[in-house]
Amino acid sequence: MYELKEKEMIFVFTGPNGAGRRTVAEMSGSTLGIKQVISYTTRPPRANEVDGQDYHFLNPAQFFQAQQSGEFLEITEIDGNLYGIKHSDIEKKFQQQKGSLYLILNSHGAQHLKDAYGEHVVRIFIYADRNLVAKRLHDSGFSEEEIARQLSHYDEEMAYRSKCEHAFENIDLAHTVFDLTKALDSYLQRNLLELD
Ligand SMILES: Nc1ncnc2c1ncn2[C@@H]1O[C@H](COP(=O)(O)OP(=O)(O)OP(=O)(O)O)[C@@H](O)[C@H]1O
Ligand SMILES: Nc1nc2c(ncn2[C@@H]2O[C@H](COP(=O)(O)O)[C@@H](O)[C@H]2O)c(=O)[nH]1
Repeated sequence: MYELKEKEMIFVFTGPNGAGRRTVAEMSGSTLGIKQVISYTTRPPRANEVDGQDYHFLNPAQFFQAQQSGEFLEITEIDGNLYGIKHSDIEKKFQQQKGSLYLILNSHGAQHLKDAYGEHVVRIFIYADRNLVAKRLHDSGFSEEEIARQLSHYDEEMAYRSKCEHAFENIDLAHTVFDLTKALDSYLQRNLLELD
């Protein structure tokens, strides 16, 4: 496992699918210069997804081989698909980008990272009510069947909110990004000050 340096921080975005985690993480991340570590998955790519950008898409044999070689820091299975993050990608990202990185994970992954890296991990819970999430998924072009599948995890993911260091209800996008950027920046500033 990569050993984090004293000031290195991992921001984990979690919350229900479709609440806007990716959107707000990318917006605040680009303002603050924080980059994402991309997961690996056996889920087939969706129409608009790009390999290496949204996920690294692997077939089950490739995933299993990487798993057997001990390459994954964390693995989870969701509705028959495997997802994981590699130790080496965390290490590489910290080499390229000093100080901090972010991940977008379900609650299982968020808890795993917290258990592994303790104080270095800040969990950011992004949520919206079920109807709003359903509307956003619908507007994104998902089929009714796929929306129902994603919403079947809604309650379980929402129950993780109280464990997270921060929670933002994502109704108005500009508002959420403003509040989130302020919260992330406070960790980065604190680390800069502590270095003085
Ligand atoms: N505050 C907002 N108001 C309106 N639409 C939003 C808002 N935040 C995000 N969206 C839209 O909602 C949809 C889902 O957002 P996003 O993909 O970021 O969610 P997510 O939680 O990362 O889910 P997933 O893991 O399924 O991608 C996108 O079409 C995005 O543009
Ligand atoms: N625990 C982990 N969760 C992950 C990882 N990569 C993505 N995710 C989360 O899985 C669900 C489903 O994603 P989808 O793209 O198939 O809709 C969602 O909550 C992701 O954030 C991972 O490596 N570990």
